[in-house]
Amino acid sequence: MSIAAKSNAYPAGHAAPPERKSVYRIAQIGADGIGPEVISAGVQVVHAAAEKIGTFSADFTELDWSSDRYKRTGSYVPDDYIEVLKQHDAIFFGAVGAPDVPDHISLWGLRLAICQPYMYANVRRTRILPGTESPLRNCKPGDLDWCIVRENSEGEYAGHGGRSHRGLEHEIGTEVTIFTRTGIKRIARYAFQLAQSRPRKLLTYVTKSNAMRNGMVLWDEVIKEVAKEFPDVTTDFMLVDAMTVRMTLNPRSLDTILATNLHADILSDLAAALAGSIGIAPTANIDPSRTMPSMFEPIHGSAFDITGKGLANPVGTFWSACEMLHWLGEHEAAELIMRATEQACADGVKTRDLGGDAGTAEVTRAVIERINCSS
Ligand SMILES: NC(=O)c1ccc[n+]([C@@H]2O[C@H](COP(=O)([O-])OP(=O)(O)OC[C@H]3O[C@@H](n4cnc5c(N)ncnc54)[C@H](O)[C@@H]3O)[C@@H](O)[C@H]2O)c1
Ligand SMILES: O=C(O)C[C@@H](O)C(=O)O
Ligand SMILES: [K+]
Ligand SMILES: [Mn+2]
Repeated sequence: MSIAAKSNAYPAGHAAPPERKSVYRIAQIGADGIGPEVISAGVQVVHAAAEKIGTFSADFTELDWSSDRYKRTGSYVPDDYIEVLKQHDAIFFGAVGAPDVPDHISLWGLRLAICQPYMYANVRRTRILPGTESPLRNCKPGDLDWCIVRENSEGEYAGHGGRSHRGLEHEIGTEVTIFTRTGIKRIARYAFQLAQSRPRKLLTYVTKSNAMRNGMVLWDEVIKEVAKEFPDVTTDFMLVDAMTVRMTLNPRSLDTILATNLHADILSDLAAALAGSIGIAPTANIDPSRTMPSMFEPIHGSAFDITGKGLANPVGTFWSACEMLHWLGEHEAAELIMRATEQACADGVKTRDLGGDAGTAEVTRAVIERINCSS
């Protein structure tokens, strides 16, 4: 069994896995920049895996929710967007953000509108894929295999704050960080279950409770309480600043990592870079109750600098498709895509960010060929 097969399953403990279906309805939202480029590559790869397995198919509904829609209509999504999403089994998302729309409008208009109220667990895996290199000296595949759990609903992204005295010298802007016992407990339980499902059973939680003396102290206390429910998981903690040092200098010492919304956002980009490129890393925005379809997307953004050039690395999107298929219970298809992606990397079919010279289409073709040829 590959490392991917061992470490990619989702933990039990929340809603039961879904009934296997013969057709999955998937909302396809490529959105902005390179988002539509990598998502259309991902859709092709999912179809190839489904055809190879032969027991299910994926029915993608393309939704035009994007900055273009915002500029046309004043809104990223229709009024009934939650109802529309609920008609699907999963959401396959590209990236949101456009050079001519303020980033806080685009992010809250689409990605956070979908995820922040409904999907409290954000899971971001990172490994060094075969045939690729870490920028760290002496860090080989196997030396860096992490799963970051990002709190996805509150903390620094609670959405509370305001502006007043606009334009005056004493202008104020606040961004209020909110932690709740309920919010911390549920994400801590999720992270411990995930740590428990991985071979090393090791969880490091990240904090900044030396300087942030209220919410982050509650964060620490509740995580320590939850830790008692998981005596088989070894737990330690890091202040976030020192965590960047440990990730860089001692990557082998880490496995599952729990951090707040903002800390994990930053650390997960660092994790992807230490594994070779931001272009490889996946994201799963999970509603463990399965009330809302969960949303799967590459970790990266809309990458204006390479949009429309056919250069975007689709690997993070393929890996996100694997996460989606695992979540739907289609483990065989998920592993098929992961193996084919790893083989393409190992064979040197890589985009420029990984030191190769292939484009998005060539990597996609290589992965599909390896899916078709797999035994
Ligand atoms: N989840 C999301 O939708 C999401 C995530 C991050 C950023 N954003 C938005 O995207 C916009 C641009 O943000 P940014 O520049 O900070 O981050 P970014 O991830 O878009 O780009 C950072 C750098 O990484 C490179 N890169 C990113 N993805 C790549 C890929 N697949 N292959 C090769 N290279 C890749 C880009 O070319 C760029 O040089 C902003 O509007 C931001 O708000 C959205
Ligand atoms: O912080 C965010 O949620 C936006 C983006 O950086 C992401 O990681 O999805
Ligand atoms: K994204
Ligand atoms: Mn980010």
